[in-house]
Amino acid sequence: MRKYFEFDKLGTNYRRETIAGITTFLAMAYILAVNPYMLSGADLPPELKANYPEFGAVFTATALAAAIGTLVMAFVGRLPIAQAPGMGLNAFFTYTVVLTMGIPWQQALAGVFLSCSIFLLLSLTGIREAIVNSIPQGLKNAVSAGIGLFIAFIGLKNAGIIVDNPATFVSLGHLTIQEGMKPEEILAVKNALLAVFGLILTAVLMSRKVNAAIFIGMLVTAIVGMFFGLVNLPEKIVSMPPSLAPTFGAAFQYLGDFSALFSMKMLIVVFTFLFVDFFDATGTLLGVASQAGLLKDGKLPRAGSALASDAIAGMAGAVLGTSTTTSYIESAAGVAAGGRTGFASVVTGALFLLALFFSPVLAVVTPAVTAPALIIVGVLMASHMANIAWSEMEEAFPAFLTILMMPLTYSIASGIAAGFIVYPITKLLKGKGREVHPVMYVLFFVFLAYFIWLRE
Ligand SMILES: Nc1nc2[nH]cnc2c(=O)[nH]1
Repeated sequence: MRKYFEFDKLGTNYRRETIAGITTFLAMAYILAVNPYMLSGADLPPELKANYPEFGAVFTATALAAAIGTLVMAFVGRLPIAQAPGMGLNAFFTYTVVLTMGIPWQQALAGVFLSCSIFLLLSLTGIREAIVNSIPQGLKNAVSAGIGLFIAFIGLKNAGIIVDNPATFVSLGHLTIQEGMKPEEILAVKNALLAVFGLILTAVLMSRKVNAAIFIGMLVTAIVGMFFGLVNLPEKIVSMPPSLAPTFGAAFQYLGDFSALFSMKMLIVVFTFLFVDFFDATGTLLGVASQAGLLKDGKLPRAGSALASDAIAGMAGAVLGTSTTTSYIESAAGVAAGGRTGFASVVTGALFLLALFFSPVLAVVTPAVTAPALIIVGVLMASHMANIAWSEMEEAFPAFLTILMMPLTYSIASGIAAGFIVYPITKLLKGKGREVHPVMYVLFFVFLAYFIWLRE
């Protein structure tokens, strides 16, 4: 084991790797609650819930996908990088693909499976580099940043901090109890205040570089919520994992149905899954490996294996019943705690397996408890804005549109589409059309078709 993971070469030991693995697990454990909450449509009106998979099954799928993905990364990629279903793509799955486009969740899972299969092929061939080079850096950063604003917006809305307003579309929710309020309005104010408390607490913990900040933030928010009668106490702590039967293999119901799978709608869905996962994984692997000092001449050793591990995790997750599983930026917490090898991922993966038996604890997860996690992950992703060339208007404008449109249209795909349509136009009109890769011109027409035919 020591030899396989190159402990001596990387100057590490079992103790340090174990602490790193636990740290990364704690930093990402929130996904065990947030992912089933989101994918099962828990924050949608009751009449829409029938369109979504069952909470318990998605919990089991989430924990298993994270465990399998992280163990594959441990043994194939041999990196201290953990995986779990990604925030952002779970929101895209729930709100755009199923809610807005009306695609059945089983077919959406087939889309996840297809996109990850294509990703696997790309990661095993040289096409990978060609794609990375064809998309402008500014747009890649804008997509990550826009997803950050989008999931923060979801958190603010779920918590009742931002509410709808007939005159201005959105406004600040009530944060004080006023005379004449109905009981449900008073409850909404209390929940919004609980979320604000959790948010400030988590932000303070993050700024103090506490590794498990998001996890501790959720835990304390839930306990405070219980104290004020806003959160139910769990009936028990430990139980057997909920059945996977409702979601396992559901993706395959649609894999044989070519007319459903190869529609224009599904093309956009599969492209968006693929695009976001591909660039997210590339960026995360490079970023975390660089922090761990694992790059050689600026390149990731075994990059193909690492990306293949990301793709395989996504395929496994789709079969189990969750949106795209991907490499987590929170792995940086484990690296900060000293993790250097795949053994840290062995520990993280084992903890996800153990978590399978703690599903009753999830009864304490309410929108006020998940909101701080969504908003803080939003901050982490929004940091990509720093890498956009703001002083060049032909670069800044498409990037800005991409970022802004994601929360405003409540759709990652519409944000990507806006940026990819405008980018070739601004570059051409600036006289820099030759700098635009031919692939970008093809995507211009694909996304134009998306707006013309899919926004009916
Ligand atoms: N890189 C990355 N890290 C995450 N942490 C939580 N969600 C994500 C995601 O989608 N991508």
